[in-house]
Amino acid sequence: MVKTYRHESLLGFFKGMSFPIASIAVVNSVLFGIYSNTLLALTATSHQERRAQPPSYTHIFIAGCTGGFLQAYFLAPFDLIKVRLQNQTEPRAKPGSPPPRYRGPVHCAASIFQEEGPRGLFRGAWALTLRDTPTMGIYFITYECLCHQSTPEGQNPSSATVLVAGGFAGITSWVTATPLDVIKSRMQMAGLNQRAHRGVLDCIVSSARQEGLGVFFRGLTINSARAFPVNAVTFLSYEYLLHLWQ
Ligand SMILES: C[N+](C)(C)CCCC[C@H](N)C(=O)O
Repeated sequence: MVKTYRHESLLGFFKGMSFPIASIAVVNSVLFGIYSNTLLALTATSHQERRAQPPSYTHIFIAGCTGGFLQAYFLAPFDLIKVRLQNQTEPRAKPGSPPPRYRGPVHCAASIFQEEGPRGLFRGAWALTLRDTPTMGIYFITYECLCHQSTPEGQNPSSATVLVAGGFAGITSWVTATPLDVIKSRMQMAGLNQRAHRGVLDCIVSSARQEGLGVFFRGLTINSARAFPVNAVTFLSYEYLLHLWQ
């Protein structure tokens, strides 16, 4: 944090922010929409009915994994652009210094498209899918399990329960997702300033050889600290909006 602040001032912390904001609504509606509809297909109960007849954890896991798998393809190009912009660490526009490689998210998307082709925008998508498919299953299982445990039979969970369960769901899923998150980001940077990897497995093996097993836990603390408030609010909005509209 100190280094980022010194080199890039407060603005450095907001690098690559516009794309995640634009994409989060789309990505979350795909995720929660597919999760909810898969549960509907598996259990034939609507969101409201599920309080009285809770689905099995296997069904919740399958629905979460399905949502995670499909949202990854919507997330991939936005996530790639975020990672490329965040890794651009030159100080902002000093007179005389060369312009940064990417001038902003749109320029970044256009340059990747031109230099690496349309498939370039999906660089790292496979690692992202591997990261998100099982860990989104874990995400929803943790949430439903914590809500179920702290809510009397047949009732809706309170807002406080939803916030805490959502927060912990974020933390458990990020803890389990971090190793593949590291790999995913490395694959997304490949082709730019890092050597290209032959695939996910090659990236895992060479990262572990060169930097030791600790490499798979990079960013774990900051990811978890971020995950609690973000996912507490995400689940509260989800429950609140469904309650409002049903
Ligand atoms: C599955 N994985 C751990 C990657 C993400 C789970 C939480 C997703 C949420 N939009 C967030 O940004 O925290």
